[in-house]
Amino acid sequence: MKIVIVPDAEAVGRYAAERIAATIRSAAGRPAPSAVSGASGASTADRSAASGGREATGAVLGVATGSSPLGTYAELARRVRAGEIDTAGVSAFALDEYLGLDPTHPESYHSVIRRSVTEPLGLDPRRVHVPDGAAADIRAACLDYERRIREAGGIDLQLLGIGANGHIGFNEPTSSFASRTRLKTLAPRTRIDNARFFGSLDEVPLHCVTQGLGTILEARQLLLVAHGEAKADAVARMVEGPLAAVCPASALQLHPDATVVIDRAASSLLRLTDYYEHVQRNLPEHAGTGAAP
Ligand SMILES: N[C@@H]1[C@@H](O)[C@H](O)[C@@H](COP(=O)(O)O)O[C@@H]1O
Repeated sequence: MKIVIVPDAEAVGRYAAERIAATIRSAAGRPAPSAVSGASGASTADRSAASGGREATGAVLGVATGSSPLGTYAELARRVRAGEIDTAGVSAFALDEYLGLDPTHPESYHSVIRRSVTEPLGLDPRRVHVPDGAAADIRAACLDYERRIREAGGIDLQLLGIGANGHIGFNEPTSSFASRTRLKTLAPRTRIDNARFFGSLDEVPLHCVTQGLGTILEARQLLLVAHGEAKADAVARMVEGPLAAVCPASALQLHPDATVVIDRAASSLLRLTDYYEHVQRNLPEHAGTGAAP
């Protein structure tokens, strides 16, 4: 796991945006997944639907909700406006959705992703996918979501935030590291934390649909962003604690290409800060340029 400590939340956003921009650039114009893999056994019509009616040729991004990635999205949007990034052909898959909220509800993740990702980044809405929390058959909808990710060729880069209780997506403590997209019950702490987006705690749904930890771990790159002291404990447990389902984010320790980008406040409970900074100052040349913190 690569730990990058930067001065503040703005620098977290700049670093993450640079990584995502690099992913978008390197995927641009590559062959559609159906042409290169053909392994899903899906019909051409299915594949076409999964890629929004056209063959997918751009990066497949995993996108997160919450406050943490907002700076990243704002920086990406600035670069799109400046013509530095071309998002044509880019697809996106959200991590999670509340159960039972109409997609048009302003706090449904369908709405949040549209406001914070699809519109500002100029993505084709047909290429942006959010789990269906309003489906009559949730189990079938979860299986369908997994199928859509597979048929898009898998996720190139999954952006993540972290909950104060160590959740990623809505994988609450004790979620299986092998879990797939499924229905979950939100932890009381998560509902309290997210009540700020609703009129009252009672309005926060009790349940959700979330990509599983097993699903998330299949993304080619994981990039977790966090800032502020309130995240320091969760960050320390994720990075330096034992691999344990009680801290779902510790699953990042299993991933071969996971980067954690945090500000000083979120790093305040880490024990090996000197080492992480030493590594950042002495990156081997062949590791590529990446983004300067
Ligand atoms: N489901 C989302 C997560 O994907 C997010 O990472 C987390 C942290 O949110 P925030 O960034 O607002 O602290 O909680 C939410 O409930």
